[in-house]
Amino acid sequence: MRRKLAAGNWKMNGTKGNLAQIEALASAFPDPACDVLICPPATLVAAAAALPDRRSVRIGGQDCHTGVAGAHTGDVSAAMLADAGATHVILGHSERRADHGETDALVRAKTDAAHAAGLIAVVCVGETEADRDAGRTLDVVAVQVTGSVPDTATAANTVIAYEPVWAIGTGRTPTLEQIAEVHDFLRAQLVARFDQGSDISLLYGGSVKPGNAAEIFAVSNVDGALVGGASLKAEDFGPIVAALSAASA
Ligand SMILES: O=C(CO)COP(=O)(O)O
Repeated sequence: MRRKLAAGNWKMNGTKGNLAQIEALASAFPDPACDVLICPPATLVAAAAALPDRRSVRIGGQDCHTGVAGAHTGDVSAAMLADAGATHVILGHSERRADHGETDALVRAKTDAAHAAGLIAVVCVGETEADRDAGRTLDVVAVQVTGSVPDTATAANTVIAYEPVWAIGTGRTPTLEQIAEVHDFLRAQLVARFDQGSDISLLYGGSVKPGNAAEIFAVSNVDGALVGGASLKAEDFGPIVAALSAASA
């Protein structure tokens, strides 16, 4: 049985005052039937993990370096995230691929580093609008998964997030049929390559909101969501967690 995961990516948003949102979410869902994860900016990871009323809400980072420690000004290692109380780290998000030139090979090395630190890697893939218009979506995500996910991936240490770049922050989402096509394709790829490929969770991300979450969670091979804007406030993320929890029960 695959673990369902409602994951929030706060991106470069949030200061200490926002931590109360995590406790509000935790108290609204004391015992959800799915896993719940918040990935705040690196400055808040330790404080978020130390919240007295965080309950079962897990905390993750949004990126890590490939190394454990060293002369890498501005970077954070997977070991440091784990030390701060993180259990997960998002890797290869399209914003990092675009803003920082991250390649599949680099994402794979970061994923290895996350695994070595005992973190669950949430590895992101997804096509641009130009890729989709050119009919290249499945080719693009296949290359990204092959290149970004190491051969040692298991259901316990890796989650894949399909995030079409053109759906992120735009209010536009693929049709349910398009989501199913990509998720079924990714599932087949994972099953073909990994012993535990049928148990690796596959998240959808890109403009997931309270109003569309339930229908997306009913799609074949969708095991949860990676949510940006709607994860910042408990009143928005709560209904998404509720929809996934209902779909998991
Ligand atoms: O990039 C995303 C999550 O990683 C999705 O962002 P939005 O939910 O704001 O579209």
